Amino acid sequence: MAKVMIMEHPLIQHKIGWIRKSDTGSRDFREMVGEIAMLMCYEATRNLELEDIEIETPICATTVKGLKGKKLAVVPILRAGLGMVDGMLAMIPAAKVGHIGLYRDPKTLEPVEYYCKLPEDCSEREVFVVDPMLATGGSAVAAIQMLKDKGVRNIHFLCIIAAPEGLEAMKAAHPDVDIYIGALDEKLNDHGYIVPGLGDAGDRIFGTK
Ligand SMILES: O=P(O)(O)OC[C@H]1O[C@H](OP(=O)(O)OP(=O)(O)O)[C@H](O)[C@@H]1O
Ligand SMILES: O=c1cc[nH]c(=O)[nH]1
Ligand SMILES: [Mg+2]
Repeated sequence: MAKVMIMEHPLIQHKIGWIRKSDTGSRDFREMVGEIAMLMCYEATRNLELEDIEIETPICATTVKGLKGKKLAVVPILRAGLGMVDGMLAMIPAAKVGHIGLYRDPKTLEPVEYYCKLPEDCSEREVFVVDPMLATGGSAVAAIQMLKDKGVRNIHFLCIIAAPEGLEAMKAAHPDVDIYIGALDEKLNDHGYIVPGLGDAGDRIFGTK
């Protein structure tokens, strides 16, 4: 069974508090989503493999640690996941970026696929799927299944806010995927929105409502 990690870091909690507020505008919202993604990436990459590297400092020869050069990819679920990409890349700049386009049908709450473009060698990469919101879990479950269908095996999922319903759906569908959550909220409302949540993350990032 993969691990579920709920972030307790004060900086993450503080920034999540700010993006929940309905009077936080798009500019600040976007900026803080990026910062939260960067801090979460720091946690989610904690187990990346290191190797010894021989170098010379100005003083002497020595052995230092370097990342083993494992190939990484970041895959945002469009649209809202895009808000987390730059923060992730600030930490892991050599990662490739794939895109999965899914929107949630407002009536059925089922995910509808409209785009998928992944790095050619995606199946060899350790993949970090990002989406600020895990509500029913339909979108994340479907996106991760799309990756598995293309042969990707090493998958992590990062979301800023999760509902218990989405977390259970993810654990049931993809027990092999590590899940990193900024805050685990109370429940979903009758329209499938997370309570207390932050509203529609995509609309708030892009100013579309
Ligand atoms: O867990 P679920 O019930 O599937 O809901 C979560 C999904 O809903 C939101 O996307 P949305 O459909 O609003 O698309 P958008 O990012 O384009 O706004 C969010 O960014 C997730 O992708
Ligand atoms: O609360 C929610 C649920 C789904 N998608 C969002 O953006 N917010
Ligand atoms: Mg949306």
